[in-house]
Amino acid sequence: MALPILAPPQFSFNKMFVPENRSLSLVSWNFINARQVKCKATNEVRNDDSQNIPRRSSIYQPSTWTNDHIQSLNSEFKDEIYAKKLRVLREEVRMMFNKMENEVDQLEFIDVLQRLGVDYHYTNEIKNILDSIYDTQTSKLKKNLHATALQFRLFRQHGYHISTDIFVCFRDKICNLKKDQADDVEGMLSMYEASFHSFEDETILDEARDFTTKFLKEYLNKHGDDNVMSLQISHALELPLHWRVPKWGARCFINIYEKQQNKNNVLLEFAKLDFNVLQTSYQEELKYASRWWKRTEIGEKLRFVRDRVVENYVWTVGMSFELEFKYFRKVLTKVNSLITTIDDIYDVYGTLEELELFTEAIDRWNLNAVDTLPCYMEICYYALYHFVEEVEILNKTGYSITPYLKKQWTGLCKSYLTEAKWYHSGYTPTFDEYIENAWISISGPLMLIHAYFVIPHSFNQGDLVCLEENNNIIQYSAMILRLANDLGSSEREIETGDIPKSIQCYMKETGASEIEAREHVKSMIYTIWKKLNKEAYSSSFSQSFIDISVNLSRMALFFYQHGDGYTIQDPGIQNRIQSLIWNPIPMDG
Ligand SMILES: CC(C)=CCC/C(C)=C/COP(=O)(O)OP(=O)(O)O
Repeated sequence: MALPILAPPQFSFNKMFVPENRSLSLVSWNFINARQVKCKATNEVRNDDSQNIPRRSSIYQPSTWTNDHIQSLNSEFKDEIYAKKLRVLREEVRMMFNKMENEVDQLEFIDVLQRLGVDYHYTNEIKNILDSIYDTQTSKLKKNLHATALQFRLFRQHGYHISTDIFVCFRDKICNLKKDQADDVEGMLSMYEASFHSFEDETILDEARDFTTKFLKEYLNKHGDDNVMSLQISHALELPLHWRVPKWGARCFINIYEKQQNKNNVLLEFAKLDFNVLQTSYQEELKYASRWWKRTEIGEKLRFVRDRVVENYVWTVGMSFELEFKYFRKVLTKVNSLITTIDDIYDVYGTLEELELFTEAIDRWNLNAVDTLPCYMEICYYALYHFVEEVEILNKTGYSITPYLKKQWTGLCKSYLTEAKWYHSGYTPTFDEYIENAWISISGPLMLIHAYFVIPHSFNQGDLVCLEENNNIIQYSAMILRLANDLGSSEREIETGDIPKSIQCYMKETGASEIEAREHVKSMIYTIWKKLNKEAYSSSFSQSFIDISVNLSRMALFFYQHGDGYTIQDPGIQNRIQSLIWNPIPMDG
């Protein structure tokens, strides 16, 4: 284990818990103030940050973006003139629904609206069209692979019952590599995208996915990437539509659509403007998040913690991008920042003894519990306690939600402690033992339970039972997050010292090579996506909650597909973040 190279934190405890619009109860407020003075006075006596204590030594890169940089964000698209223009374009696009000549045109139009990220303006129109196509189930569509696959994908996505039997007549084409048959690139691409909507045991879709992937790769090899179809194919092969975060997918597709000869210029202008106008709200929300993070002083005082407020905010935009989810993003950005702080306390800085104390203190959920903690942990305990109190005060469900939230934080800390014990004893768990703990320690359930209480949907008492029992949708989404995180971050974690993750546990248990173990984890991700698809299709939760759960898995791929983009801040992720939050899309070309 590496010796400490971090300076011990200094505690001044000045303004760190002053909320922007103060919502902390007076009792907590007085307690925290009194306690801060006491902690400062006893800091040296308790010697809790002595340099003699061996600690792990990860020093993460500072954030790419300073608070000053974030506060200086500004966009011309804030001007009311753009909002007006947007409203006009929105109605012009709405008129287009009446001009479709046939059902394939209608389906393609819905597909383009979704890909451009503007379908959320037309939920009624889209539902009416899909209802009417579903009711008539035209035979015309069945003759064409592209139309059939598109219809299948849109029906699955929107919760209609549709069987894979509609693909049986295409079996030869989509499951056998006969070159003379395989000349339908558009059909193959549509089939590829549709195959990611499969449920378990739909083997025709597994075969189709393998076959179309191979076909599309060959197409790229043959034709290079200098035409729009190739661009679309390489985009799809990088990540299928269904696995892409909607706003980021839209940002990429707008560039592709712009190059298409048959593009609709009004639609294109609308999609760009919609993106740019929404982005102005994201910038204001990020400014708020950054000010909150600065006020907690965690980044400044706990130098071993990853300072990632921008990434934490982007995570929430990926989970839900619409304006009315603003409060969700505000709360979840704080949740993510607190998770990362506590994760780094357990994984990097805390001694096993300190971690046991912290876990007990969280379990007690009482400000008196901080008496037992080293001062560096107090900062975090107060920030968390205050945060939950604030969410409770603003909670509109009519129920007290603190017990649910507390249970999640306790569960998370216990799962972290289990991992810390494994680390300190040099124990490698079996694969199943690891996974049983790891889908909780990745924080997916915690994020989703917090989301449930703060998103604008009708609150349903029956849901509370499902939430308590860690409903399948939460578990599958958290599993994908965990496995994607392990694939992306295991190299970094081995370097800095951490417990064996899924790849290493599998290697140890089965004798597999690292490549084989990675393949195994990837195939698990495919399988869990199928379970998640079925769950999303049949779940009784609100559509908003289902979407947020599925988007959490998508965000995992956004950040971890090419490594640990969350921690390492690699240029690829930084570009994605810049294009989502910083840079408007040029309107004129
Ligand atoms: C923004 C948030 C909260 C994202 C969820 C993923 C997460 C907990 C990352 C923590 O990093 P890690 O890679 O160190 O996780 P672990 O230590 O569990 O492997």
